[in-house]
Amino acid sequence: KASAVEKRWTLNDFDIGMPLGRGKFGHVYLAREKRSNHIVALKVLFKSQLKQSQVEHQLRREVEIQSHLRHPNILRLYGYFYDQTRVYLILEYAAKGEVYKELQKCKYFSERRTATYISSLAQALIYLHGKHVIHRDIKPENLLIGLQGELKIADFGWSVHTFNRRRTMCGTLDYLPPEMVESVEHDASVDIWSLGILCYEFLFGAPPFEAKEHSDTYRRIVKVDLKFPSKPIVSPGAKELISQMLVKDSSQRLPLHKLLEHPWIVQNADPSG
Ligand SMILES: COc1ccc(C(=O)Nc2ccccc2)cc1NC(=O)CCSCc1cnc2[nH]ccc2c1
Repeated sequence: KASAVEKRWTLNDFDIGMPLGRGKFGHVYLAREKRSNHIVALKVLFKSQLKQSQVEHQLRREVEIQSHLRHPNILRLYGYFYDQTRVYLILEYAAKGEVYKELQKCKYFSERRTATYISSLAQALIYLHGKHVIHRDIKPENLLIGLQGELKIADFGWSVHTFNRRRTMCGTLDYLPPEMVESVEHDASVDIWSLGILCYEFLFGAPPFEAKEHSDTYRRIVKVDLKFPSKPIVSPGAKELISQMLVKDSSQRLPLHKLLEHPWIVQNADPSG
């Protein structure tokens, strides 16, 4: 049957609202599609900047991949359009905002909230790995919270990182697994490592290998110098799970589907995600 003809969007289809993320997301605005009153986030990219960073192809490829991704814990890319000077991405709007801001406010999350987030992320990663998509940047800065409190991987696409070069340069190394720090090839198990880092940071308020100097962070990562502070008090089950994910040998890391069956996840995660 004839596939649904993709609607050709224009700026006139939207009422533009407040800027989101105060410039952190580049130019992203709250917007309402006039016909449906559907609230979206409209990301504006300048063609000049895309050309200058040679990411036009990456953007096309990413839009192609992202437009087929459908998962409750992955931020939707509904579509895109462009005019003379700009490309517009029509993105899902996550009504409860940014996880990293929430983490700064609460200092650290409860075991139930952490287990629920980690379980949702594991399900999203299983979905992505099933589509041969890996290494989504799952640090707190790239996670948003939907209206029902559900976590969303709001993937920026690596190219956006090269785009905001300064952010990448001073971006944290904390999430890099040993094989990436030692720059050997990496596979889907890098996401299990990053998920372990994220679980630790959600529970203790800082990533496990944090250090003042990059060189110290590197050393601590390749050594897997994992220590658990005595405060805040965290159950042995959580520490045991993290220890099974932060394993140097990537083949020995707890597989994602096993994570979903881990007692600490089963006992603490809210099934509704
Ligand atoms: C699926 O997601 C994305 C897909 C693609 C790109 C992208 O820029 N790709 C690219 C660009 C140039 C070259 C190559 C590739 C970015 C995102 N995602 C974001 O940018 C973060 C959420 S911005 C929206 C949003 C929503 N909900 C919120 N709630 C509070 C703030 C907020 C902010």
